[in-house]
Amino acid sequence: MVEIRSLAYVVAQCRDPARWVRYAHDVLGAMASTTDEGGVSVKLDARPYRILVEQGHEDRYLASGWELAGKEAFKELQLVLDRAGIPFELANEILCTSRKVNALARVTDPSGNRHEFFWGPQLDARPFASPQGVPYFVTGEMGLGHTVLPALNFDATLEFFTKVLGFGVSDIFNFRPDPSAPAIPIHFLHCANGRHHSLALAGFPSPEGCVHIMLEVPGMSDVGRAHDRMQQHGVKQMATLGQHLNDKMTSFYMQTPSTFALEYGYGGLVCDWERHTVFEATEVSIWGHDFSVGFNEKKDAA
Ligand SMILES: Cc1ccc(O)c(O)c1CC[C@@H]1C(=O)CC[C@]2(C)C(=O)CC[C@@H]12
Ligand SMILES: [Fe+2]
Repeated sequence: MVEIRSLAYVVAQCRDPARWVRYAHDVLGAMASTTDEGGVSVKLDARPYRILVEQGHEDRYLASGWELAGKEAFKELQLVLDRAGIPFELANEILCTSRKVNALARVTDPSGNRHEFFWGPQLDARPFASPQGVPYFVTGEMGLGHTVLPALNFDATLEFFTKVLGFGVSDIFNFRPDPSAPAIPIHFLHCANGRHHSLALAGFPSPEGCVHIMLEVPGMSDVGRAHDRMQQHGVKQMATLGQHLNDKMTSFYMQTPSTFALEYGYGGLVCDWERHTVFEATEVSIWGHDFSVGFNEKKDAA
């Protein structure tokens, strides 16, 4: 069995990457630099980047980057993919240089989402210093945060992550926007770290390639100050402030320049997977999180 350590990075595409420089710097409170390829890298911690933005003809999400412990684990991953009959493409030097890793394998999951599995991320000596006074982003062993991906081929995609890649189910939610229609499954999955979920699979389409990514900060004032900056800079809000029932995170959602949403929160559960029980949450949140301001906007409102 292969062990995926954490969600290390995400790759986005943007027609105008300069928008990401302002968004990262002014709203997220992260460090943004332009890349040699004409994109933008967003730095949140000791790593050179956690969000990589490539210049392109669409505003969308491109890929999720998953970290393996080392070269042996990377070899094991290739064996596991071969055994499951899942094709992968080993990255050339150009791609490894762009991602700042030693080796990388690209895979498309059964719902068409792209994933990059790698070992040996590069570390430089540039410290993180937030331009907005964010003390730090909660990353480290728990990785970047989480990503929620569309999975129309739900069962096969869930099987790929749990049976092939060894993710565990943290809990499940059956989304019922229309009481007369069948529920839409959302499954929350963890890999080899304590973060409640690094990945969620949602049984509905998302033309942006991702429903949202989540970044975690240490406290309520860090969330509140980011909420102020979202309003000051005219960024579109996708859900109001609230607290999730499953992982207890207090957060709000806003749009990114690549059109998928970003959840900015604090206080997410750190789980002991030996002691964990899988729940079905019957509510999204303990309080707040009005998704009708963005995600579930009534487009035909007069
Ligand atoms: C339910 C839930 C638990 C923990 C999370 O970190 C989390 O983001 C969610 C919400 C998932 C989901 C979403 O992202 C887009 C809008 C959705 C589909 C809703 O309208 C309800 C659940 C929401
Ligand atoms: Fe989330």
